[in-house]
Amino acid sequence: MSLPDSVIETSRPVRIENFSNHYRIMSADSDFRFSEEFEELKHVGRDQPCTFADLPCNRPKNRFTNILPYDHSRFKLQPVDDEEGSDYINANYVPGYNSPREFIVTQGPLHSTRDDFWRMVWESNSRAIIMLTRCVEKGREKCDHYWPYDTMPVYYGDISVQILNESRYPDWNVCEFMVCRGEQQRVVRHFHFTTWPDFGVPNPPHTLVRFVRAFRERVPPDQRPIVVHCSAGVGRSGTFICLDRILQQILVSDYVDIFGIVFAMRKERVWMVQTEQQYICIHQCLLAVLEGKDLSSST
Ligand SMILES: CCc1ccc(NS(=O)(=O)O)cc1
Repeated sequence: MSLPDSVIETSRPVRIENFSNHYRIMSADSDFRFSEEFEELKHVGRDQPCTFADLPCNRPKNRFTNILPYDHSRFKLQPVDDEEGSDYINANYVPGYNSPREFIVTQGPLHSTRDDFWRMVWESNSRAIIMLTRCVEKGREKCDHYWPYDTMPVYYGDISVQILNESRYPDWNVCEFMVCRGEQQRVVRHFHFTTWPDFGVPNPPHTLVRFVRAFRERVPPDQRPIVVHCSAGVGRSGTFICLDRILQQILVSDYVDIFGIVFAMRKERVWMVQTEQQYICIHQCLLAVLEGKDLSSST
């Protein structure tokens, strides 16, 4: 039987100066205490309704039938005339270090929802997209290729996207898009991590630290919301956001609360940080940073 969120604790802060010892205790006996702690998060948020996601007109817009956005935190597109479901996209606002709605977390667009995805980017005034999956992994489609293959502009609904430039690195690519709607035009940056296996962790884990730093070198804390997606928009997306938060928090605080961050994210979107391995990876990334490994992005 799951306890209501009000009964279980919602945070477990750890003093940064004790973090190395904390990791040693949690990982002992084959990660026994990490397993216990991650299990405490299992039911967080799960009592919240997803009625709009479940409407017959919206069901085809969900990549996975069991990954649905909670009504209370879902991103609403501007409705189109009286078209039922035209405000729906599988996406939720998720808190970050800088704002309670710093991120919009979404599934990898389907071919049939990629126009909605660009509408969300435009209508939210987002200037950065974080992509944490490849389009195809092990022969399975994980995400539509929702941006142009070359420098010719492509229309997605009434929004045009054109690649301005692209920088390629061993584990990620950074693109700048010119995005236009009517007479307005904006530059949107696309940060694509290309070596993170689904349900797994980056290898080595601290590659993710370098990616977060490469992102933050180009996107300041006041530029929000930031669109983040993987394939389902829960495991890898939640892991990325949690690491982004703690890398900012440790600059100004004596404590870090990974449990509390994941708890708060799961109140807004299901399964954020999906696997125990991802939960442990966040701790390993922080350990690497605190041990002073040179983790600059160098990009
Ligand atoms: C079962 C649905 C599902 C598929 C893929 C993922 N992984 S991901 O959220 O990291 O893309 C999570 C859940």
